Amino acid sequence: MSDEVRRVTPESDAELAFEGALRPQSLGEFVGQHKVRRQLQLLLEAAALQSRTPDHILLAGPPGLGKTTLAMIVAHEGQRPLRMTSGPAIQHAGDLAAVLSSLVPGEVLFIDEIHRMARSAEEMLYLAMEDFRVDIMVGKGAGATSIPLELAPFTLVGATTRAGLLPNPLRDRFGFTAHLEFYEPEELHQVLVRAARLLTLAIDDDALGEIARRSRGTPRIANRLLRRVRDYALVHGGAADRTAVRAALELYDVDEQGLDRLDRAVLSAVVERFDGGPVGLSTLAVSVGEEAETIEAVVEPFLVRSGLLSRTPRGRVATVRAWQHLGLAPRTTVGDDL
Ligand SMILES: Nc1ncnc2c1ncn2[C@@H]1O[C@H](COP(=O)(O)OP(=O)(O)OP(=O)(O)O)[C@@H](O)[C@H]1O
Repeated sequence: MSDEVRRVTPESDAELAFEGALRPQSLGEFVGQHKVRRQLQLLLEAAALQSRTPDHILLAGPPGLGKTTLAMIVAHEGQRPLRMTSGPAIQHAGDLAAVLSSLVPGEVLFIDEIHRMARSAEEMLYLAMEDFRVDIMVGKGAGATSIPLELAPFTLVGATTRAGLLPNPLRDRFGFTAHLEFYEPEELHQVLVRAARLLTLAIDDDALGEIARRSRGTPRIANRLLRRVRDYALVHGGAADRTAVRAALELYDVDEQGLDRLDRAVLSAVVERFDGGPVGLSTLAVSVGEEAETIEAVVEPFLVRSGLLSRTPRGRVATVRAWQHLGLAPRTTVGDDL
C-alpha cells in the first residue's frame, strides 16, 4: 500500500491506541450518518426481537468515516463477540475456511477491505453467507472430493472503499448496504467536542470549529488534527485556540478548505498540466506519482464532493472553483460549466 493510502489510515500504534480510546461504543454515541444509523438500528432490533443473527452488512465509503467503528458497534449492541480480519489477509480459500469454521454462534465477522480478498475465497463466502455452510475440497485431481462443513450462524460485516469492485453475487448476499458519506463541519465539531472531553483537552470552541471545517469531512482526520493542534499548543506554551489551529495546520500543509498536499497536487495536475482536463485516471496517477487506486478511493471522492473536480466519461475535469481555489483565472473553453 502506498504512503498516501496509509496517510488516511492510522499512522502508528500510538494513533491506533488513540483511535481506540475515541471510538464510540453505541449507535447513540456515533455522530452523524443519521439515515445509516436508523437503518442499522432497525436491522439490529428486528434481529433481537426474533432472536436471530442480524443480516449481513456491507459498509462502503472512503477511509476514516467510521466503518470499523460501526462493525464494533454492531457486535457491542448485540452483545456478540467480534472477529476482525481483512481482505488482504485472506489470500486462499483455506484462510477463510479457517476463520469461518472457528466462529462461535452469533459472532460478528468483520472483513475490512473485502474487495481485496482472493477470488477463490469469495466463492466460498457466497455459500457461507447464504447457508452457513462451506464445502472443503480435499485431495487433488480426479480423487478430489468436497466435504460439507456446517458453520455457526454469524453476521458478516464487510467494509470497502470501492463497492464497485465487488462482484454482484457477493454484493447481493448482503442484506443491507450502507454508503457512508463525508461529514458536515457541524458533525465533525461534535466529534471533536467529544474527543476533547475524553482527552481532557482544554481547547476553545472556535478552534474546534476551525479544525472541523478543515478535516476533509472525515472524523479520523479531525481527531488527528486535534492531536497536532494539542502538540502545537504544548510545544509553544500557548492556548489551543484558533491561532494555534491556523499555525499547526499550515505546518502540516492543510489549506483553508482542508485540502492536503496530495489533494492539491492532483488538482494542480488537472488544471496546469492537462489544462483543466479531461484527463484519464491512470495518466493523472502517473503525473502525481501515486497509485490510481489511492487517487480514486481517497483523493477524488473528497474533491468531487467539494465541487472541485468532476468525473466525466472522458476523464477528470477541473471545475471553475478548482481554478479559483488555486488562484488561477478559469479557462474559457469546454468544461467551464461543470
Ligand atoms: N461517527 C463518528 N463519531 C465519532 N467518531 C467517529 C465516527 N466515525 C469515525 N470516528 C472516529 O474516527 C476514527 C476512524 O474511524 P474508523 O476506524 O471506524 O474508520 P474506517 O471507515 O473504518 O476507516 P478505514 O476504512 O481506514 O478502516 C476512529 O477513531 C473513530 O473513533
